[in-house]
Amino acid sequence: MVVLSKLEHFPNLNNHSIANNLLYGIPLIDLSKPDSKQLIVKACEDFGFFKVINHGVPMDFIRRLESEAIKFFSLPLSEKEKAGPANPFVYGNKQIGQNGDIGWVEYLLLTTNSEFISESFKSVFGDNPDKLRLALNDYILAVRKMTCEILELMAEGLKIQPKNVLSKLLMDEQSDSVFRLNHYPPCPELGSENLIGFGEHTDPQIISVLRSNNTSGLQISLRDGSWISVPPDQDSFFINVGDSLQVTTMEI
Ligand SMILES: C=C1C[C@]23C[C@@]1(O)CC[C@H]2[C@@]12CC[C@H](O)[C@@](C)(C(=O)O1)[C@H]2[C@@H]3C(=O)O
Ligand SMILES: O=C(O)CCC(=O)C(=O)O
Ligand SMILES: [Fe+2]
Repeated sequence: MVVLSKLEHFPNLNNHSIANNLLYGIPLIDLSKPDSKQLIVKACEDFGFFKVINHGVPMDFIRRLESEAIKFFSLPLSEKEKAGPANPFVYGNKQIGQNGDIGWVEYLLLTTNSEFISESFKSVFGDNPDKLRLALNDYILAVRKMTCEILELMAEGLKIQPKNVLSKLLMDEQSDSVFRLNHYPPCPELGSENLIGFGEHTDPQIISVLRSNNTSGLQISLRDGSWISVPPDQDSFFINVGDSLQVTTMEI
């Protein structure tokens, strides 16, 4: 999935776009603004994807997780494999999901239920509270808070009562939400063979919250079937509408 983002991929960048909260054609939501609920609903309907700024997740948590993640993925394969193979949780390498999908990616897949986080990590890191585990806990809790806020704005914008109808699914003890930490290693030059990091798919959840370092590669498909690159922004989050939200809010 790592492709160069070229400016001609973003023909919508003009004053009109910025005035309409579109940046490179991608809706931009400022969570600190009072009109964000209406803009979120419009972005979901028109694009199924938007970028979030003023999200309230401390930058320190973001940087700390990124630096601990880099350390984890730099470990020898034999160490990382102690946390694998992903079945479906914890460490996975190239095998994505349980249907035989393959990608040029290694990852950690965790449930966000805190008990499970510690359980999965105990098997890998022993009983010592290590830095990656602490960084993950701080990050996941802060991102969950932001996600609940977005889900509540969404419910309000859609005029669905009560406003926690979606966010309570995330707060539930038994929530099946997952956290995925993807690392795309450098790709060998293999002639014309096209290695994809994480192939084309839709997300089955209500929403997915994405963040990346400053590397381009993520692409989204528009209504007309064309694909555009999402310009990376390490300080923001990107929200993707999942199949569950799309289906449950569909107008019949
Ligand atoms: C190839 C796949 C991995 C995935 C299940 C799927 O068949 C298509 C969606 C993928 C995804 C994306 C969001 C989450 O990261 C995930 C855990 C999920 O529920 O759907 C992954 C799945 C996975 O890694 O198993
Ligand atoms: O790693 C990425 O940029 C995208 C991963 C993704 O689409 C997912 O985990 O659902
Ligand atoms: Fe996805």
